[in-house]
Amino acid sequence: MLQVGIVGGGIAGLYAALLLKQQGHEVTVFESNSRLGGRIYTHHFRPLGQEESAFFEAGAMRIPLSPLHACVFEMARYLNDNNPAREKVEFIPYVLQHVNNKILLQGKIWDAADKTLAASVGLPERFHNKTAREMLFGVMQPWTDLLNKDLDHGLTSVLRYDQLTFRQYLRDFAEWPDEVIDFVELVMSQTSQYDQGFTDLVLQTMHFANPDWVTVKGGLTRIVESAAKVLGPACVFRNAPVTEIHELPDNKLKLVVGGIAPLERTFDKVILALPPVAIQNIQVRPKWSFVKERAIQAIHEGPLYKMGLHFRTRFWEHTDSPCFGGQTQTDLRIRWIVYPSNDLGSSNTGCLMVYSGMTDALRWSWTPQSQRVRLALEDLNTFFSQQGVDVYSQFIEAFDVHWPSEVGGGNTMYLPGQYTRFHDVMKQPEGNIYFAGEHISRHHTWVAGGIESAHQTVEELLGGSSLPVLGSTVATSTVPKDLPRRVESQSSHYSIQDTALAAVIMQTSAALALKPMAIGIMD
Ligand SMILES: Cc1cc2nc3c(=O)[nH]c(=O)nc-3n(C[C@H](O)[C@H](O)[C@H](O)COP(=O)(O)OP(=O)(O)OC[C@H]3O[C@@H](n4cnc5c(N)ncnc54)[C@H](O)[C@@H]3O)c2cc1C
Repeated sequence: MLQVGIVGGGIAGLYAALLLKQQGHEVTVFESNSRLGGRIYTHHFRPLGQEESAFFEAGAMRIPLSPLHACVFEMARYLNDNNPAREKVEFIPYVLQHVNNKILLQGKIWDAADKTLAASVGLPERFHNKTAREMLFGVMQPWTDLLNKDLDHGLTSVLRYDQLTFRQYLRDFAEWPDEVIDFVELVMSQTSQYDQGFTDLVLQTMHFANPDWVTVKGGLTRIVESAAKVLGPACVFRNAPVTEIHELPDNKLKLVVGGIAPLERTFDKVILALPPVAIQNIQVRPKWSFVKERAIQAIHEGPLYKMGLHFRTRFWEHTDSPCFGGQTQTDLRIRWIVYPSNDLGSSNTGCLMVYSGMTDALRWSWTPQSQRVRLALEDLNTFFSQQGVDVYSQFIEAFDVHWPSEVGGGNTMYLPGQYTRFHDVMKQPEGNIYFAGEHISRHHTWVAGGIESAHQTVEELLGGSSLPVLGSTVATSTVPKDLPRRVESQSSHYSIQDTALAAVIMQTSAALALKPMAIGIMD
């Protein structure tokens, strides 16, 4: 039996701990924060009514219903099998885009499907009568088909263009003028996202081509809480930042933990389930190879910013053009208004989210919190006042997370050439120290990435044996390719055992007059 210390209580660290524990090893998880979950972070507002639960996802919020994300559903199945029913993780449909969603551009509101927008902003004639989404997927479809067919094989082809930014690819290979690239980036993504590496942008486009999505009933933090329950309190330390890592003469490793209750522990092996910036912040640790240190220093994390705003009513569901989920893209500071997919149609209070990334997220860092709320309300009012709503009279309170200020930064978004230079390097263990986290996986910016990386790392730590993923009996080192089987069902809430999520989403959507459709290219 090995004694393994796991630094980082995000999904990667928790998954690694569960898998090692399942295999009979002794694990200890150290999390610097008072809460587990890292970039999975459901914020709950003070409820107004007794029955009410008002929350928004300050971190991860939606999971594509795709084989590449099957490990998330498998993990939930494992947790549900090992926890009492009250801890159950249930998936409900997530509406990525609703038929009534709009675009607010230069002070005017457009239907998201309006094909005259391109002409109205003065794009060249060959781009008229197409939405931004049609333009993007028109160019990217062959790539997404290739990747969906066989991710590893497809990636080999994608990596031939790894030295390019996405913008360069669109300009030089798709022959798009810069104003077209800017238009599509504005509507589909966030400012300067297309100046990142081609590889991550193609992968993102593939994920966002998924038509069907889910979220967790009650918030994604339920996965984290459920994982902590299975692990048990004795092996999970919160408020426990690891500040030093020492290699001992007998090849064991000593971890020094700071925080409110400092301690030292010795382990056979250690997993650093941390984003590169957090590894860099560990004060004392062994120095590794030049390329590894470069990777830790250079891997690029795209900034993200989210603000949740709690309102007295779900007024967006009662306008002339009601939105039941989905999002509005704007060219305002707030960029995206995201409508909740939980509690659709209820008479409870509700939460809207404003969401921005890259340059649009960084812009919020120069403003104090009190002003950020004022600016967000101002922008929301610009949009909703045109629909007869005074958002100020509805407002209760707000909470925001500027991810660059958190230990985890934002999400990994490689710059040109970083996949080729750093991806394999970053995964390599250093003696008895192993690495995990979304930045090490093929699914940057996704919960599935954290899980995939943890699974591979544990396999490597245990000597390269092939381990079934948690919740599956399949002996494979990759996530299962089979989606939950589709069956007919009338319920609107679905546990993973129902294995009918895709069919269900379509039914639920139809019942609520929703029309899910893929849009956007940032999670
Ligand atoms: C705004 C936002 C939106 C997102 N949306 C989605 C989405 O819709 N769908 C999706 O699938 N994914 C989404 N993601 C991505 C997903 O949340 C991440 O890929 C995933 O949660 C990363 O998990 P991780 O374990 O690799 O890292 P993290 O969650 O960052 O975990 C690392 C942990 O290490 C801790 N730590 C840091 N330093 C130390 C130390 N010295 N000692 C001890 N602990 C330390 C941190 O506090 C943190 O808890 C989103 C992320 C963000 C930020």
